Amino acid sequence: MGQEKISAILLAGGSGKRMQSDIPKQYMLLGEKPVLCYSLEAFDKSSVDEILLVVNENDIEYLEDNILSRYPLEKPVRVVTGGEERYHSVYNGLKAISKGEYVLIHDGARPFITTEMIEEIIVSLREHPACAVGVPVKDTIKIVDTTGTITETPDRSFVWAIQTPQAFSRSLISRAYDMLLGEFHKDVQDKKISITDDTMVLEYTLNYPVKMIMGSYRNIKITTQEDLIMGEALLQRKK
Ligand SMILES: Nc1ccn([C@@H]2O[C@H](COP(=O)(O)OP(=O)(O)OP(=O)(O)O)[C@@H](O)[C@H]2O)c(=O)n1
Ligand SMILES: C[C@](O)(CO)[C@H](O)COP(=O)(O)O
Repeated sequence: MGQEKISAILLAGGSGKRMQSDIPKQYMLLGEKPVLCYSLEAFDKSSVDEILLVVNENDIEYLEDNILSRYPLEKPVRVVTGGEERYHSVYNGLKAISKGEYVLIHDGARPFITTEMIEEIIVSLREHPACAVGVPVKDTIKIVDTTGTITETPDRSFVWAIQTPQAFSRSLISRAYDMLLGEFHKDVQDKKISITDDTMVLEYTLNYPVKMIMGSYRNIKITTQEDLIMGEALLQRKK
């Protein structure tokens, strides 16, 4: 993509509570390698200029000994510590990356990202300073209130499940995150809004339009034990 500098923030700072495992899910084995290795390798083979890995400070030694030294990469990987919530980790990553033109933010818990998908989203950045991969939902989605009552059925033809990478002009997403941790942070702390991805930070702070790019139904997020079973099956199919 010309001479513009592209950074990748790879998120691996979570504790994986929903996996109910004694080690964070990003370090669990999927096939013969830890989950995190797959996206590290996909970005290592891509045209990004730098990889920044965001991890829990308690995991840094484990990461060095069991991932980075055992599965060496071509590109240098910088490591920074994450925060309590995903958005804190992204914020720390944005503060640590080079001041280049673009940034891709990816969940390390999504091992089935491919270098081809990474390059496709980089091309999309040429026209859209905010874009993300996702897939149209296959189930009918219901909005359910606190009593368990269905209150709304969105038109499925307009409902997508967003994935990662989510890709941005670095200055744009950095401005949005500065606002989120600034004038908007009380809304988050008071739980008026639950920030679960990066595109919603742009939507919420700047009402900025984000382009959805077709992702892949294989680009699953390893969250619960069932996802590991599906992940093993997907790996088998790749052989
Ligand atoms: N404070 C956090 C929380 C999450 N993540 C990362 O963001 C991605 C998506 O988060 P999620 O799947 O929710 O991971 P966890 O928060 O670890 O899972 P859980 O909610 O089950 O604890 C994961 O790669 C996770 O490691 C992070 O870097 N920092
Ligand atoms: C960013 C994300 O993967 C998009 O689907 C998802 O929102 C992450 O949610 P999590 O609860 O942090 O796993």
